[in-house]
Amino acid sequence: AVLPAPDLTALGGRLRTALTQGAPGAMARIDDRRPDDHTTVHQAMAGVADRGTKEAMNTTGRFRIGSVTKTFSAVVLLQLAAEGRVRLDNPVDHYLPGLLPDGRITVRHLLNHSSGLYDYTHDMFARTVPGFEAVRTRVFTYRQLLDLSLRHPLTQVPGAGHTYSNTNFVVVGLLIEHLTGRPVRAEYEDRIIRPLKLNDTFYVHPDTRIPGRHVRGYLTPDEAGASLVDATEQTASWAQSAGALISSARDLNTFLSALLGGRLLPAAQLTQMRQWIPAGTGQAYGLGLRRRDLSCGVSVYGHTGAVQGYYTYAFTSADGRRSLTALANASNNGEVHRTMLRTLEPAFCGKQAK
Ligand SMILES: CC1(C)S[C@@H]2[C@H](NC(=O)CCCC[C@H](NC(=O)C[NH3+])C(=O)[O-])C(=O)N2[C@H]1C(=O)[O-]
Repeated sequence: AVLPAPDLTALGGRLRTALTQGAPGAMARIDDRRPDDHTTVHQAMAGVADRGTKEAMNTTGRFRIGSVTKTFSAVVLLQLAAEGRVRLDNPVDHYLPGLLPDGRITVRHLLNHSSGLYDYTHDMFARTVPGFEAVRTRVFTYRQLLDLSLRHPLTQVPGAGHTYSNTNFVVVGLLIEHLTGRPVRAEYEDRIIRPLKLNDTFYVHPDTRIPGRHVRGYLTPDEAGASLVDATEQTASWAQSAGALISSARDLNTFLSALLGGRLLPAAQLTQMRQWIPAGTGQAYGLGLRRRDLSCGVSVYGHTGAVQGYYTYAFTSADGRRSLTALANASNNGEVHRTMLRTLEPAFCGKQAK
């Protein structure tokens, strides 16, 4: 179905609202491939990319994408499934004996967050800035992150519904490396980044720097009125295959458009990726993929990301012809998060009746 033209006025207004709520900057890029296959690019931006130099926010800079990484990890594992090298409904135990405390946890349970594995970031970031400072230069092994999780019992019976946990995609990273004998970076590069020419997309873990021109990210402390913390440089080792990729608005739009357009996975695996379990009002989770149902009846597919200093919103239409990536260089700020989620409607529903 042809979507209505994006409402760029409303979109720009949402970005400016995010600034009034504490984000130093915000931006959005829409790639819209029309029926004649001509692609129109729309861009909107507000505020600054760097509070020090006052460099204006821009839509070309690279940034940390947080859990949008999970969609990349899911694509790699689903490509391995298409190659017959892993079966989604096999227990993880079948591939990594004894790793997990419950033999009922399957590969699918990891990918749709229904395993019950406790999310170690709840402890790690209970106090936002001290938690971040304690890990920002640390390098963890997957095993160390999993051990942090296994200090807690499962939060539910495996398969009993969606309970989001970063731990699931740490185990996905372990599984990818076990199945291929290669680091996840090599798999991202060979299976996604190079084929799609994502020249702004990098997995540099454990390096703390964002390569080339990038947006600086600012973490909001828990204490009201406290100064923002520049969180741009970090190993992101607490996240790795659950959240350590770096990318750009253009590359995420290219990635999601290729994914939903059927250019990254065979139809059978894309169908598996879109097997939804409920994940809140108007939301569902597939395999490393979020679905959000908008008020105009359009559903969009992609992922959100929250990593210190960066909120990312990357979604595409059912056929992959219209993609939006929006970014605020802020985090730990619920008002900014809710405002940035409201960029989806102008982008995909167009002008709304007032
Ligand atoms: C489910 C989410 C929102 S959280 C999950 C993952 N990000 C994290 O788990 C990091 C959480 C701490 C980040 C930090 N917050 C605190 O420290 C709060 N004490 C901040 O805001 O910078 C990601 O990305 N996902 C988002 C997703 O998938 O949308």
